[in-house]
Amino acid sequence: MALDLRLHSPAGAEPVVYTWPLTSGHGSDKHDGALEIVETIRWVCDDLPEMKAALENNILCDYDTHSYDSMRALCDRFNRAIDSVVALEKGTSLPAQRLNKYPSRGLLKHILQQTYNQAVSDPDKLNQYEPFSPEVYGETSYELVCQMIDQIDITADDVFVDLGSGVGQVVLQMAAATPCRVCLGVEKAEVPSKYAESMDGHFRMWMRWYGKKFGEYKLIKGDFLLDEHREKINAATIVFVNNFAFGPHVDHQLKERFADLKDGAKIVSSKSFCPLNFRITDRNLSDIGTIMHVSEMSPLKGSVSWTGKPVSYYLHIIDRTKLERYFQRLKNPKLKVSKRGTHNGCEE
Ligand SMILES: CC(=O)NCCCCNc1ncnc2c1ncn2[C@@H]1O[C@H](CN(CCCNC(=O)Nc2ccc(C(C)(C)C)cc2)C(C)C)[C@@H](O)[C@H]1O
Repeated sequence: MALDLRLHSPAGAEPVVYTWPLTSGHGSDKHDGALEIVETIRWVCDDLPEMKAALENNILCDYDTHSYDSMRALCDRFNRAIDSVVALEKGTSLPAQRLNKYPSRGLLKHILQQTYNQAVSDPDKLNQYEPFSPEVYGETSYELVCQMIDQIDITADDVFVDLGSGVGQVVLQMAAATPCRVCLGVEKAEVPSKYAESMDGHFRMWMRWYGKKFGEYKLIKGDFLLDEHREKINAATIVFVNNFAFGPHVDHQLKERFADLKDGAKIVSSKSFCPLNFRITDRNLSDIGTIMHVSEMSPLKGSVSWTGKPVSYYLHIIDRTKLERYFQRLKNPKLKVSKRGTHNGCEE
């Protein structure tokens, strides 16, 4: 029978089975797959302190990713250790406490990488010219989205939508890293949508295998501008849209949909939907800028765009009181702009 390598689950789920030689997702050379096994063992040991004791002399320093026997021996020792830890916990109340927590950021990044490696068999079929191409998700977008999560407070009442979600990595990350009630991704193209289905299946398998928690999410095939998706956008309280390469038509259509968002809703984008210095006048009353505050978010340390300048992101917060205050000022002339040309001390 084919040579395989098995890893027992630290959460009592089905073991994961790799077939040797490891035709890992890409980076063609087979020991990418073997490295994924070693990394997975490292992450389980990082998550399970009692594993240190259960593992004989640190097995993670002498293995040969080119040799089946060496990798087999590594997996067997890991599995014996896991079996003993899981057996030990059977009698105690430990499993409940340890299990069903969110994964650490490091572990989630590894889970998204191994999910991608297995789900996307031929990455060349994805148009790699996209900014943040799925192939290099781990290098830039993952940290960027972590930074977004730290900069906007997210609660269990939030509904997240990624407009143009590709193979779904941002949606999976948000579902496993934030308390959002639900996370949605909408993707129109055939190939990424197909891969997103596979990402969905592998992600659920790995999260079960590690015993980790994540919120409800859906990866939807469709064009987010179609009417059938309008209320998905309206109901959202956090919208991510990597709109850097969108044309004026899509941008205009999106602004029309954003006009229906609730006050307090946040839109994070790679190109701003209104000028940073937007001021309401009687000539721009129909612009989206009249109902939102926009600010530039600090770019990720060290991440630069292809032009070498640091990439920036924009946070828009829907706030219709901004427009109400404008009309107040019209009605009560004393609130008018004072002689000095400054407003009465507060931003519009
Ligand atoms: C009626 C009409 O006019 N239709 C024309 C089409 C209108 C556009 N409608 C679209 N609908 C659905 N999916 C469509 C449509 N436009 C194009 N995409 C898809 O977006 C995907 C590309 N995605 C990236 C995929 C991965 N997801 C991310 O990178 N997400 C993300 C979001 C925000 C950020 C921050 C917060 C930093 C700003 C970072 C990352 C972006 C660049 C838009 C591609 O797979 C496209 O197929």
